[in-house]
Amino acid sequence: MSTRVFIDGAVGTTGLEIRDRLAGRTDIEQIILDDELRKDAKARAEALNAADFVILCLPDAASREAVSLIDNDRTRVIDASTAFRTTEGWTYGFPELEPGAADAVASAARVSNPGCYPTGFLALVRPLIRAGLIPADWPLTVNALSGYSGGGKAMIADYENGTPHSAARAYAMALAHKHVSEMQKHARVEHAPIFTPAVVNTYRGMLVEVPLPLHAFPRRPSLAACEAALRDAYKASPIVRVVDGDAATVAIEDDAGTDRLTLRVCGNAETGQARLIATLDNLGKGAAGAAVQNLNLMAGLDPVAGLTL
Ligand SMILES: NC(=O)C1=CN([C@@H]2O[C@H](COP(=O)(O)OP(=O)(O)OC[C@H]3O[C@@H](n4cnc5c(N)ncnc54)[C@H](OP(=O)(O)O)[C@@H]3O)[C@@H](O)[C@H]2O)C=CC1
Ligand SMILES: CC(=O)N[C@@H](CCC(=O)OP(=O)(O)O)C(=O)O
Repeated sequence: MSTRVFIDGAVGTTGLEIRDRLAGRTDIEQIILDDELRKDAKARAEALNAADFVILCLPDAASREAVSLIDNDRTRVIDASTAFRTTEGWTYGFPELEPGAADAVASAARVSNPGCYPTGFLALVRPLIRAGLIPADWPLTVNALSGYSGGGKAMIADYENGTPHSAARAYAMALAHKHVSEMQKHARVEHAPIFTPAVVNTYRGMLVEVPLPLHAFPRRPSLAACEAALRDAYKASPIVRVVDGDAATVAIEDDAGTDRLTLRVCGNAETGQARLIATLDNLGKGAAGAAVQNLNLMAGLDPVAGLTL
């Protein structure tokens, strides 16, 4: 018998990407609402309760509403929004992040998908913090670039309205972006990271960078030690890959159009200054790819079915 899946928000940017990834799969049956019913609370409630799994691709408030409409204890939820990423009782849907995390996701009833930027940041720093190479009380900085599809339908419409747009635009200037608490909590660090995102004039893709003065840390780890810790952390993953840090340049497009997450430890081995760099697709491992990966795990299906690696 196939698994019944309802995507709430199925015609949004993330929802459509998930639909594409699930299309044609014989192990999944999708519940699809007609366009005139897709925001109808009664029709949504019926679909939410008929599904084995629901994937919420909605603004935060609509996600909270959707969860409140589920009145059975069988339907399991994957939420792509920011609503539940730091909420007790929800499992953080990043199977590679901690030992045992994949098992926790596989058995969870409520899974919150990581944010797109936190996916890159956490993948880079969490294994190094866990290994004691980065002190947990270090004030971290994360600089990041995103394609404009990261802002959903509204930002896409803005960028594609025929008027000129800047090549790159820094935002979140007040250092209070919604991803900061998620990054701090799941990295398990004492201080909120300084997060400096910018949106660039390309549809999809992300480049997330954490600069580190390794020479100032108590253990003075080498670049090689950091790379080895990352390689060890992700050695079993078909999705998160660690590549050599000797590239002359790294592009935001490197993993666009895929569900991969690529990590590099670049920098200057003599001075002990490092640039940890992650590339991913905000709509891939940053959203839809992560949701499909979590669905596969939760439903006991082929772990990489529907993913582009
Ligand atoms: N874009 C990205 O790269 C990422 C997005 N996310 C998260 O995923 C979620 C969805 O984002 P995204 O796809 O970009 O957003 P979009 O704005 O592209 O899509 C959201 C969809 O939800 C629909 N919607 C809004 N309110 C309701 C409601 N009450 N009932 C039913 N449907 C509703 C919208 O309808 P309508 O079409 O009528 O506007 C739209 O189709 C957000 O929480 C976002 O934070 C997470 C990671 C990355
Ligand atoms: C370019 C851009 O605007 N990106 C969005 C982040 C993407 C998003 O809203 O998704 P999640 O929070 O669910 O990851 C932002 O900075 O708010």
